Amino acid sequence: MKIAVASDHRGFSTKAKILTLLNQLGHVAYDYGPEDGECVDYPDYAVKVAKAIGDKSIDRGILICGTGMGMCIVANKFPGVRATPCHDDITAQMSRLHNDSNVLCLSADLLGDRLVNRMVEIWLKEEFEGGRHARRLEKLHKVEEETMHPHEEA
Ligand SMILES: O=C(CO)[C@H](O)[C@H](O)COP(=O)(O)O
Repeated sequence: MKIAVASDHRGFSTKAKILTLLNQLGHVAYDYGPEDGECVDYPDYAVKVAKAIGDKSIDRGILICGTGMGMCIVANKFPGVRATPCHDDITAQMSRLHNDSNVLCLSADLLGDRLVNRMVEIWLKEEFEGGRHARRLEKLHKVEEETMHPHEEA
C-alpha cells in the first residue's frame, strides 16, 4: 500500500519509527513532514495527508501528534477521510472492521513504541467487514455530500 505519514513536533520521532516499520513490511511509505523536530502546527500536516487521501494519491495515512486528537479533528474535515484516534489493539482493529478507517491517528505522548508498532500492523492487516457497516458508511457519505453542498436538492 501507499501510505503517507506525518506528525507535528511531538510525533516527530514516532513518525521516523513508523516509516521504518512500513518499509520493513514492504509498503511504499511517504514522509509528509515535518523534516525536523522544531515546533509546528498539526493542522498543516493533517491537511497534507487528508488531501492526498481525497485525491487518491495514497491509500492510507498515519498522523501523530501529542494526543492524536488534533490531527484527527482536522483530517476528518476532508471528504473521503475516515480518520480514527486509536490507542490500543482493539481500537486499531475495530477502526478497520467497522469504520473502514483510512487514516490512523496516534498519540506520541501516551503510546510506547512496541504498542504503536503492533497497532500499525493490526490496522494494516484488518479488512473492513462490510455488511451493516457498509450501510452506515453510505449514510456517512450522504452526510458528507449534504455538508459539502448544503443548498442543493438531493
Ligand atoms: O496533541 C496535539 C494536538 O492534539 C499537539 O501535539 C499539542 O497540542 C501540541 O502542543 P505543544 O505546542 O504544547 O507541544
